[in-house]
Amino acid sequence: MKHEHVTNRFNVPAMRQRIWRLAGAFPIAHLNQSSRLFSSSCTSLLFATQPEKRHSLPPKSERKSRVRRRENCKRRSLSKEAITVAREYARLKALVQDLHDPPSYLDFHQTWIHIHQAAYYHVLNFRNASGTAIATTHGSQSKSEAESRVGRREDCNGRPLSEEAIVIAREYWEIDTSSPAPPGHTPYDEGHLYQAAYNHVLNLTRAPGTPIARTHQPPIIDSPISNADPPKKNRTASYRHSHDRKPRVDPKSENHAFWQQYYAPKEKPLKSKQKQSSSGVEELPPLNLEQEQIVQLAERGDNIFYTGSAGSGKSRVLKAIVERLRDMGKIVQVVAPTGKAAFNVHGITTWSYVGWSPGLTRQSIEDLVFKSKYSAAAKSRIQYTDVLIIDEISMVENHHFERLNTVHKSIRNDDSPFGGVQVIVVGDFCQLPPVLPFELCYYCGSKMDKNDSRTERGRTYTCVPCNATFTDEDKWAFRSKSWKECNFRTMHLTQIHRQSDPKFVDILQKCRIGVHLTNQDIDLLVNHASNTGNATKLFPTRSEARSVNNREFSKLKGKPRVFNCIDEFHWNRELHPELEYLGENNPDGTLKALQEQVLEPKVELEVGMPVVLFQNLDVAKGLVNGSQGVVIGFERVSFIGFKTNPEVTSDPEFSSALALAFIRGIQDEECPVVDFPNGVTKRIDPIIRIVEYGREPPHTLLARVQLPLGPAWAMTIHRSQGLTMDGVVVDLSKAFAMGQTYVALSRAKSLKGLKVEGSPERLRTGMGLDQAVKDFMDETFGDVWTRAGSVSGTSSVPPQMQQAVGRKRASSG
Ligand SMILES: Nc1ncnc2c1ncn2[C@@H]1O[C@H](COP(=O)(O)OP(=O)(O)OP(=O)(O)O)[C@@H](O)[C@H]1O
Repeated sequence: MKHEHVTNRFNVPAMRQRIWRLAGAFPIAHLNQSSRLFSSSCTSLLFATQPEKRHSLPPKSERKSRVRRRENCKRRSLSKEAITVAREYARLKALVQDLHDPPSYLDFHQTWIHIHQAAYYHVLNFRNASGTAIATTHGSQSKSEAESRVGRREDCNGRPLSEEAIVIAREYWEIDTSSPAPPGHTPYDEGHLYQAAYNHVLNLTRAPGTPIARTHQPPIIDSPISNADPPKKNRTASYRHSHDRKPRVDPKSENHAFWQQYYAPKEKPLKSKQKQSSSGVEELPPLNLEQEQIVQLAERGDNIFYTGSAGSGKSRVLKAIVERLRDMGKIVQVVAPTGKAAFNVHGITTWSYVGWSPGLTRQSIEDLVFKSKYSAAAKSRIQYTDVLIIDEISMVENHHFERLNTVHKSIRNDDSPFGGVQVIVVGDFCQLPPVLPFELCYYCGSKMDKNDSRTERGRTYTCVPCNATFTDEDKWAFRSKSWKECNFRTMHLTQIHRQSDPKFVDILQKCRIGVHLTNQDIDLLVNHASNTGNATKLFPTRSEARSVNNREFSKLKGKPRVFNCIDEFHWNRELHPELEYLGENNPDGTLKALQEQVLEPKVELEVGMPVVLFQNLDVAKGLVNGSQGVVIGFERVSFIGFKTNPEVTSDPEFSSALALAFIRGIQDEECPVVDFPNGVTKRIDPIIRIVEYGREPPHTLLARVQLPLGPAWAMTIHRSQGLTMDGVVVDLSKAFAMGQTYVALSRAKSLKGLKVEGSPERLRTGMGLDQAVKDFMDETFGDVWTRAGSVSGTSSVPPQMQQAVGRKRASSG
């Protein structure tokens, strides 16, 4: 059988049949490799499935000649790696052609992994390759980083990944390259990857890094395959979207079951907001009418603000919008102000999206825009985005919304709102407000003066250099100029899905719109039968959560390991003489200026202890600020290849030196290994939080190195926003922010899963609702928002309550 012969004839079905027959005739010992090789050959013919693309592939002689000339189609020189891959590919093909001389297994396996990796690196464009170099440093990128890129659907330059690239990346993960004998690997995965690598090597696709030329579909196999090893059974759950490729099979054919098995989803641990069908695929509930309307508006390309009570399905709608718009071929980016919120909707934080780290906002807007332009990933991400979805908009501060708008306009060179990107904002302004509003001035980046003597419009914030003053009421995104510019179409969801008990929903709605609870309401909340055995406790303040955690910790019997932080003051005395005060210490040696740091001065850990993460380690995998897990052991940290994840700083060596000093100082140089409920087990290494001071670089730096962990018997209400919890114990005695009562109570799915502790007085008065939010909601939705909150179509807001809202509004002027 000569390959050219078949290629010329292009009788692919006949060829396939022949290959499978031959595979079936082979001794079983050779079957695995042979069938894969056959399939590879078969797949290589599959550009016949897209005949129009056939012409873009140069003849074999031309391809060979390119390798000899060591240059690609653009006359750029091919890397050594590229040449090797091309030759290996050719060798594999030659082997396939000679059925009587099957390759030694080892040989084959080496080549196989090599090519796979090349394809994989191409897919994620690890080396910023513009067509020539293939990454030679295999393993230089962590899998989690790769997964996160695929999750974000972008390559290392922030350019969108093609569907094909995403599929290839996922196929690569499916293949267990560590196994010496890979029985059952899907032959088409391999053929597919080989070709991707090969095309890349010779730059046949002329792709500047992203799209891969062809979409090789698994073929319809119409000959018996009973002798062949079954392909790998499981696929990832996320694989099953309408736009994902599925085998084109005749359901009546006897191979139908075979392919079904091939594409059956893999069991995946449940995420907080997922439901799982018996097949293991994330099964989202169907949209109701009001939800569908929002999705349709999004399809029309409008800028949209949609909102609704907690549990009305805002996140559900968001996922539907993402899927529909991506199906339309649009590049959709989902962002949220916190890592936890971003994870819930498979997005990234607003900070990462534009290439900033939170510590770096001490810079003027011009400097920040420059930073985004300087970051190739952030720049092209912004350039390519068609639709930007911002979740948890209530926590996005006025100035941050402005910053996002400005950076889009500048990078896209387009003065229309967000540089012409379609903007969809989601969230509930009756829930949590922005944390620490107006910390830093939008214009110059300096720290703003906070005036605590409250005026009628709340606290004031002043930037002295810019002579700009803002009040508490201005903190919301809807008070920004950019909000007006966006000219949003607005929608309010009215039906609640998280809870089904109308009485409980009524109480929650009262909390939402700032109406005082009656004695009966409070009695029901405090004195109902509940089942909250091991439930997490939610507190308004960090100190309350900390004290419960300390108490529970003291009950443990084992010997804890202690991790003390390292604080460092790196003072640029010449440029910033006025900053000397930042070097003041506490009695325990920690820096006073880092008192509010989220990283604890001292972390004590024991095996079996529940812990919470304080840092977004890997949003795609769900290792985000607020993720909870259990310590299962301690593992030595190797200095070889040790990488920490410092915040971006002008002085990276400073960060690495500190991280290493920390590790050298801990017991046995071991860090904790944590098991997370989503199935991920990870050693948690120290991180570095750096704050830069002083306008001009080199900056004065304040840094803390510590494990991003703390005990998890209790958490703050802020951390719980967006979660649906089976059991929750709430103590609101010290509630300080509007929306805390509502957010805390509405995490529970039912009264049975809710226990209220502490003073019920706070429940009576609640925290009310910010007047600016009330006015905004009235202006935008009339009385719809006060009447919303029905369970299964029944209005759940009794008339007396609606009157109460009316009265309150009247009295507040
Ligand atoms: N149309 C629907 N039918 C049935 N269940 C639904 C529907 N829409 C959403 N849900 C379910 O209701 C629950 C709450 O949905 P979701 O998390 O999307 O609400 P949310 O408005 O984003 O809440 P929060 O404001 O607290 O973040 C989820 O379990 C979700 O699966």
